[in-house]
Amino acid sequence: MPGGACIHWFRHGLRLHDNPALLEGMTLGKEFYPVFIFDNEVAGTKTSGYNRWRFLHDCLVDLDEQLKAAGGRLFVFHGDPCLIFKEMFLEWGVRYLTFESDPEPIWTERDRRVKALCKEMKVECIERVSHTLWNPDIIIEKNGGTPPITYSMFMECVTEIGHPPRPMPDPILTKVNMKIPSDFEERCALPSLEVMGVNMECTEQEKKVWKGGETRALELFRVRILHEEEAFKGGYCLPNQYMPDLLGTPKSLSAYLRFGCLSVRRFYWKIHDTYSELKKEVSPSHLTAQVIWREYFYTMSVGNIHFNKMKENPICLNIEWKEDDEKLKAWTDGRTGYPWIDACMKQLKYEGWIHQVGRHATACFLTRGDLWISWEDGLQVFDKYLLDADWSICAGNWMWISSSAFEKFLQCPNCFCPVRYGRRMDPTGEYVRRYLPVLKDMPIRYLFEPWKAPRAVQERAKCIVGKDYPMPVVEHKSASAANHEQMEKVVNKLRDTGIVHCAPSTQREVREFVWLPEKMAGGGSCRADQNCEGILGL
Ligand SMILES: Cc1cc2nc3c(=O)[nH]c(=O)nc-3n(C[C@H](O)[C@H](O)[C@H](O)COP(=O)(O)OP(=O)(O)OC[C@H]3O[C@@H](n4cnc5c(N)ncnc54)[C@H](O)[C@@H]3O)c2cc1C
Repeated sequence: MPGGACIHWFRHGLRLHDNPALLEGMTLGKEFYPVFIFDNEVAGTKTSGYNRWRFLHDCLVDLDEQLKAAGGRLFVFHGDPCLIFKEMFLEWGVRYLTFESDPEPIWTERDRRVKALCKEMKVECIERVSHTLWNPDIIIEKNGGTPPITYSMFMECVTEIGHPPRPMPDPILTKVNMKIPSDFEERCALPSLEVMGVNMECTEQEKKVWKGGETRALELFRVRILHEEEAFKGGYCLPNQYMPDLLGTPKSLSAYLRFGCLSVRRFYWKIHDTYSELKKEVSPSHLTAQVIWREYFYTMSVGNIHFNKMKENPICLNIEWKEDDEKLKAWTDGRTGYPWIDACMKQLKYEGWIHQVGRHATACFLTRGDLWISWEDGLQVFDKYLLDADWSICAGNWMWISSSAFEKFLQCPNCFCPVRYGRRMDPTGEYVRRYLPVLKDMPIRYLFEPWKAPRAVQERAKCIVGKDYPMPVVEHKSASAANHEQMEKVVNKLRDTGIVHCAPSTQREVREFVWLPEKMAGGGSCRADQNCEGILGL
């Protein structure tokens, strides 16, 4: 084994499995030091609310426990990575620094500075791509030097590249020399959230629905694969999408993928292999269509530091959104008067997660659907509360939903009706009642539009609209009609200026992105080539 020590720097990629940079680092150097640095920004902590902080803290506890079981530990520092490394390179006699590549442009400057320091101090810097399926730079190269502006162009590039690499083997920790210097027994331990000054935003957050960390990720992953297998046996795929389960135990892995507690390559390959083993045939690519959207947004944001903004963002349309702090606050706090929207916003704040259909409904309502408020305002709220909030993925989805980018010639001017969409997704009303207990006795007939309930019904339900629960902030029909007109103007202006808009290629792609099942719960069917009149429309 070569001389000198190796530091592995965890940022995202908070896992031991399928972590190429970590694996390489463990075979280099005489001693191995796993390090995490709180620098006020790492892993999105700059904008994070309580739930995501707690999730990150779980991830670090889990890593620390796994390393301790093998005689090592996680060394946690606070401050500027360059200053910390400058000191630790000398103190620990470091010759190698390994880390997983962070694809988003907001991390480029931090990494550039650290790489320059390594060069200056003659430390070999080893960076490996594993947060994404493919190396975004290679996709961009394939596309002639710029990110593929449409999803179909993106698909062409990755099809040409071929399948992503298979996952790496698990590390054998007992073979790694993880020294704990005696003066570090007390130093660099992971502080509690309270010590770091991170506190709950509301008492409902006491109930912890999501536990972070690699161990939990792998447990849930096993459950998820069984779920996928059941779907394949039943003749369908993408079960989280086609059978939206708003109330069941968490089956989503997005927060684990976001922090890298679960390898995206393991996710991708396990789904394809499960299908091939079961069906004895080559698996179709759309089995993992959703993670490809993840790749797409990461790739689109490469080199675009303004990806999360409207102005100066070359791929985003400049739309004249309204400023309305009162309505924005009503939306944020789940007080719009539309129970389906409000229940979703409460779940977001309490638990840090909402299903894609809820994200879609709330994002559409805030922007082109009802309130005509900028997607940037919505993004800030999601970015604070979502466990899986990713700088590029969240912004990409917001631009898409608000028709600011990625949409086929803005040909989706119809919006989701907050009443009908709610009824379809929550036919028993259990979801709305769970997150809005004030409506627990409201009969199902009025649950999604309680202002229509006669006074006597409201009294029996102990919920007077306007007093115990708000009146709607806007009247959906007229608001969406006015917004429809506004959007027409945007389209016309676009035609005049001739801007080529980023666009998904087909209706099917649009529907897949929006996760509209073929057969909607509660009747009515949506075919790929149809507009989904059941819930769309004015
Ligand atoms: C306004 C809005 C904001 C969103 N912000 C985020 C975000 O910050 N981070 C995030 O991971 N997802 C985001 N999504 C996408 C999507 O809602 C979640 O990824 C999904 O709900 C996760 O559920 P799942 O793990 O069951 O997905 P699955 O069906 O299991 O999909 C597997 C994985 O693919 C990725 N994925 C799925 N859908 C999308 C999508 N539309 N775009 C990009 N990646 C996707 C996720 O990593 C997900 O875990 C957003 C959607 C909307 C409408």
